[in-house]
Amino acid sequence: MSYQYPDDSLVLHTDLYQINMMKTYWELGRADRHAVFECYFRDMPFDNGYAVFAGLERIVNYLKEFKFTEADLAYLRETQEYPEEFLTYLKEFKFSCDVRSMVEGEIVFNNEPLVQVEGPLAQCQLIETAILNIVNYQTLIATKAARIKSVLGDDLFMEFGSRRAQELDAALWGARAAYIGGADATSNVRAGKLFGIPISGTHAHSLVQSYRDDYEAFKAYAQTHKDCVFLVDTYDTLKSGVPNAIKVAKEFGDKINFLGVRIDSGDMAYISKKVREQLDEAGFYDAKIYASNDLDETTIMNLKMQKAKIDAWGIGTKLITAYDQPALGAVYKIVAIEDDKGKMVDTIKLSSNVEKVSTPGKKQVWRITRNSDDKSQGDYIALWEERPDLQEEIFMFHPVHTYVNKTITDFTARPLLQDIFSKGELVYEVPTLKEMKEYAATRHESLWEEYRRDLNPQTYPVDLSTAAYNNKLSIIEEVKKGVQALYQK
Ligand SMILES: Nc1ncnc2c1ncn2[C@@H]1O[C@H](COP(=O)(O)OP(=O)(O)OP(=O)(O)O)[C@@H](O)[C@H]1O
Ligand SMILES: O=P(O)(O)OC[C@H]1O[C@H](OP(=O)(O)OP(=O)(O)O)[C@H](O)[C@@H]1O
Ligand SMILES: O=C(O)c1cccnc1
Repeated sequence: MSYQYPDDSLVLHTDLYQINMMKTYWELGRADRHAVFECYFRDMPFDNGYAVFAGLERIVNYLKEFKFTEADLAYLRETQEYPEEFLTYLKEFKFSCDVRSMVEGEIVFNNEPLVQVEGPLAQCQLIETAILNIVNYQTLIATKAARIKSVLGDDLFMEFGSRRAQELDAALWGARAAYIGGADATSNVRAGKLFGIPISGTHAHSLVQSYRDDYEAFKAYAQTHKDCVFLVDTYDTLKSGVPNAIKVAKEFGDKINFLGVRIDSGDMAYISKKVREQLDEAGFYDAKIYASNDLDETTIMNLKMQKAKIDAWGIGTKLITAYDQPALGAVYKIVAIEDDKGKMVDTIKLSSNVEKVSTPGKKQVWRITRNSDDKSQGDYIALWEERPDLQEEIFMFHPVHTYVNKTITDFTARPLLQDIFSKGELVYEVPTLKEMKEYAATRHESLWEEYRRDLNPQTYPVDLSTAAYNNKLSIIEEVKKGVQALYQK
């Protein structure tokens, strides 16, 4: 295969149909019609009670230098039958949308806008694919990491997934998302270099196998490293691995930091208890037991119930691939468009499935917290012009089962969608990754425990304002009447 074109831009990281639609809009004079699109997911990933939003920094980088390069245009010229005028339009393209978004580390829920793009229709359309690509993966992995973190507590949580990730990008951005969601470190050195994530690691079975002997291998490692964690399960954990790790630790004394041993197979509850006894008997009370091998939040919880003596956890495959739910399923839907007279009209996508009917109109998500305890009471999705933060009380009701409702007073309403780009100009200062991680942890704390548990959490209220709800109903009626009128013709 020959790669004729340099990979010098992300602009073509889109589905062909987006560019084809751009051509329709451009040719028929619709490209610059003002439009609003919103990105959201419909179902909570892993049946979790919340999700952790991630991916904004990459969206910022993607849009910051958003221009069709000569190579992009040359490729389109060669493969598509686009008229030269359309290619000139693409060449002169200048990104000029407003982008609003949840910030990274924010706790988010289904059916609420996470990213909102407003501007010329053709531009909003073009960037759909990449935005979904980024948000879908990073939010999924950050959420999976948060689930794992919730059973690990303060135990060391290392992300070990690179070798099993879906290719290089996933390893890198997955490591970053996992860090935001709760991991303390990654084994991926490049992720450390690029993002400043702490890196950590032990050694593999191959080291031991190459020496064909635990003692010789551990000794070799100790001769060449200060910090040592020995992998003890290559031949026989209790009869050879741990005794030889202890022997080497004693021989090297202060010349090394004997941090502990790693186990990677067998019954980890039973083995870890026996390993702990052996380490303690030898006086290595501070040496830690590291574990890895297809771990996830369920296995970890089980191991903890069995009182496994594990202090540090290396988690790869099941985290980086979001093994039990490999897709978040976020979508990007048009919610308002300028009509022929230049007036903005709200749009809807109907479905026989009530949950799938989109909510028309440009919206803001307000997080409602009670002033007395600073705990989140629910999210309130209001039409853009509404100002629930200036209201004395707020009436919240379930958007399908409206009889489930409550009135809240003495509350704070915080808008969650922040300005990121204004008319194509970046107006947001991206925080450091560490700040995002800390933010995620504090937002997580502000949730009631009932929403935080991994298994069968309570459903967090994500409600529509009365105005957004009524707007939705009246548009549904309007569309239904339009469809009936068509049939009667
Ligand atoms: N006490 C335990 N309770 C529950 N799950 C456990 C326990 N000990 C280990 N596990 C998990 O059970 C699975 C065992 O995997 P597997 O059958 O591959 O065993 P193994 O001993 O590691 O074999 P291999 O050497 O082939 O990796 C892993 O996911 C591991 O994390
Ligand atoms: O199980 P995961 O959660 O995916 O964690 C990563 C796994 O990768 C390594 O195994 P691998 O067999 O690839 O290499 P090794 O030779 O070092 O054991 C490590 O020992 C873990 O078991
Ligand atoms: O450092 C380790 O122990 C490690 C790193 C990646 C995968 N498995 C183990």
